[in-house]
Amino acid sequence: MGMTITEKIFAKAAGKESVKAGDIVNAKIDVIMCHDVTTPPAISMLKEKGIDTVFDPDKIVVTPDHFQPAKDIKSAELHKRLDTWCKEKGITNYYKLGKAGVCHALLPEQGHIRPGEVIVGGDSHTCTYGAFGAFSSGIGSTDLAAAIATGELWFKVPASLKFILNGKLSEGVYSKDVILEVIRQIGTDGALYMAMEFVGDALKDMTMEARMTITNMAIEAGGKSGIIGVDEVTKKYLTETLKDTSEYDVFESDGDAEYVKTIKIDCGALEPMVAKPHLPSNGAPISECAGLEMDQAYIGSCTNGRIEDLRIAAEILKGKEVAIRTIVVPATPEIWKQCIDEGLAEIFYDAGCVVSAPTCGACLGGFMGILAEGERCVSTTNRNFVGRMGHPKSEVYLASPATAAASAIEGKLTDPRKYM
Ligand SMILES: CC(C)[C@H](C(=O)O)[C@@H](O)C(=O)O
Ligand code: SF4
Repeated sequence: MGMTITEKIFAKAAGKESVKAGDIVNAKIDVIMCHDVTTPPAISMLKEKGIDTVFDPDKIVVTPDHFQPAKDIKSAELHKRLDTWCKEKGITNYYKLGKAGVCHALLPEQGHIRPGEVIVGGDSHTCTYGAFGAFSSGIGSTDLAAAIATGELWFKVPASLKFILNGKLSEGVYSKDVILEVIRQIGTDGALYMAMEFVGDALKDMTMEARMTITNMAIEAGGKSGIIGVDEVTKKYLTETLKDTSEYDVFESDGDAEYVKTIKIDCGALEPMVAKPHLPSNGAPISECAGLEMDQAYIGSCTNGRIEDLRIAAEILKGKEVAIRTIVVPATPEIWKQCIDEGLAEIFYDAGCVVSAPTCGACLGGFMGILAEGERCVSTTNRNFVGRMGHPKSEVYLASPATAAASAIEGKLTDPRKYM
């Protein structure tokens, strides 16, 4: 029996000839992502156990992002603990001050993600990095502490679900709409503890940014990871970004690899999608929900706060004025600078948007864009749970940057194709 790409990565990480779904393996970790929420508790656990060293200061990538810059005393204390620890342990890749950014946009952009590797992070959307043909998954603070100390973790090798993305996306339809449709079809537990492997023609036309939007949301279907194989698009991105330029492993699923199920999506038939409150699986085509009044639009996050997303939004907002509060958050300092250099910031300003510094901020109801009781927000983020962006009686509608921008102009859910 052949192996899936995920099984091959685990075989390598566990030093075995082959592994199969369900096997328990001890895997070597290549990169650990640390941020300001889950790492400070891991640091405390290590201290309590008297563990003073980290397995490799070059393989731990740290950035404060959730409450960056610190929004209150509590977050300032978290940042202080993170900062002291990074300095003490000599963490080489510590993105601080003006270099800090939303972790899942920052790590790939700064060249820390390599195909064929095992990457973990103290954040559920760590699955994003699977877009590079790597196994990548979120872990909690306890596992994070263990990984930091030993550079290893045990895993049950996940079974795989295959998604064949066929066809060509039509104008106004993006990878965000694809993943909202996938989650609509399988539900928030449809891929429980599975690797969601995406293949198919539609991927060929997608940039790495667009692919990351898909793998980013694997966790919203319960997936252990999301993964897309390496192709020319991946290689080009890596040539431009990778820090460690030594050869990386490109694995491919075998023709006779085993899948729990194969699901085909006709991307050409998709409309822009909106996931209504309060689950990412509550998707509907825009034609079914256009017209619903909104109070805020949020364009940012690790799902859709990359430069391509901001270009798409700016294209629609150019020369227009927004009718509701519209918050644009470039996900990293580099994206923020590109936004200025390319004139996007000016377009947003002229349209009446607020452009913020890179942060998770309002995506998780942290700060800078909290919703009041009864308010509705169309958001390019990945979660629309009860109270996610503020008051328990507020509502979040997940959509692409194009749909969010068009909706900002009209103050109600709007089909972006109207502005194309
Ligand atoms: C705060 C953090 C642990 C959390 C996560 O793990 O996903 C956050 O990033 C989120 O999106 O809800
Ligand atoms: S941008 Fe949102 S989803 Fe992404 S890591 Fe930050 S809080 Fe989590």
